[in-house]
Amino acid sequence: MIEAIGLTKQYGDKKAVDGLTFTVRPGMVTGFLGPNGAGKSTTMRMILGLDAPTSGTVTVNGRPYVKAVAPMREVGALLDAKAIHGGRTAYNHLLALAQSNRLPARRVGEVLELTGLTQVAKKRSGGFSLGMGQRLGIAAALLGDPRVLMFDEPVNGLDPDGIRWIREFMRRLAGEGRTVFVSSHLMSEMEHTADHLIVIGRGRLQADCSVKDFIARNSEQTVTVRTPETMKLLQLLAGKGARVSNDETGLITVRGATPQQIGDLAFDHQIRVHELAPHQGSLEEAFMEMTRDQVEYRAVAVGAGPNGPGGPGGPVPPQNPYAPGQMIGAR
Ligand SMILES: Nc1ncnc2c1ncn2[C@@H]1O[C@H](COP(=O)(O)OP(=O)(O)OP(=O)(O)O)[C@@H](O)[C@H]1O
Repeated sequence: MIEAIGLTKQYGDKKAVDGLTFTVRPGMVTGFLGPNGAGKSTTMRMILGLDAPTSGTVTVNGRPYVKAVAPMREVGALLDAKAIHGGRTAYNHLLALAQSNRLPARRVGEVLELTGLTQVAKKRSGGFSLGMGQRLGIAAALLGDPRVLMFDEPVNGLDPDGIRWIREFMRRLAGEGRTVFVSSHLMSEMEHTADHLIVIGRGRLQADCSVKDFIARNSEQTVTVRTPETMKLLQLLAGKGARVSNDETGLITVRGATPQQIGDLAFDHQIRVHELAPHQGSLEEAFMEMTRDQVEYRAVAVGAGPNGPGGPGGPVPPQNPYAPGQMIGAR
């Protein structure tokens, strides 16, 4: 369990994290979402004691992480999978980590097995693909068999197989009763992976709810209807105050009426209906709607003028705050 209370981080006059209070519970995957610069990485760094809060507290299993006697047994974290000593074999990399953290050497074989790396254990990790590098990072995070796992953008750059593997693996870890906290920009991925969401914008908490509730609250349901009497139904629906549109194939999209209301209306006027389907927005649509005003660095069309990102007055993109070579648990 991770608990943040009034967590705040100020950099100069910039509040990167602003009074965040939330709980990440065991037994489920909690997605950590927010636009660029929202404060996700800063929050994760404070959870791991890599950054000190300006005010507020954050605890892991009831204690600040820095006070943990055996950090790798408390939390496993994957922040930057590329921060691995590429000259070592996967086995030696994990063994060095296990030894420096007083973990039994047998865990190395176990985590290699768990992450499907046994066959390549004697290969140097410098030659690993991105997907294998991620697996190795996850193997390292699992060395101490921790109850809490944190992953920062774990599927970035992975191919569909790699993404599916990580998704299933995170679900499996949550199924074992562990706390799994994962940040991602890939909304479609989070929709399939997370049970619960913590959404932040400009350092502040925007939502703390299930994925289902988040989508229901932040996206509008539409209904599509197909009928041979398109114009007649369109007029009837508009007359009832629904917002309607139709495409060149005659498919009608309705907002502001339920499938039942539409079906009944059609029946009352003896209009044949060939298709009637409700559609709930995706997590991506819901997220875009919610964070519309909060994106710190919005893309501007090329040639948009001096204040565009490439122009002299344009914003400077945020730097990755992770120090190179940062490997959680290896400290
Ligand atoms: N060391 C630092 N010094 C000054 N400002 C910082 C520092 N680290 C982060 N920031 C600023 O704090 C804000 C939050 O940054 P953070 O990296 O936590 O956001 P994020 O949600 O992880 O974004 P991204 O998805 O782009 O990584 C940004 O405005 C960023 O520029």
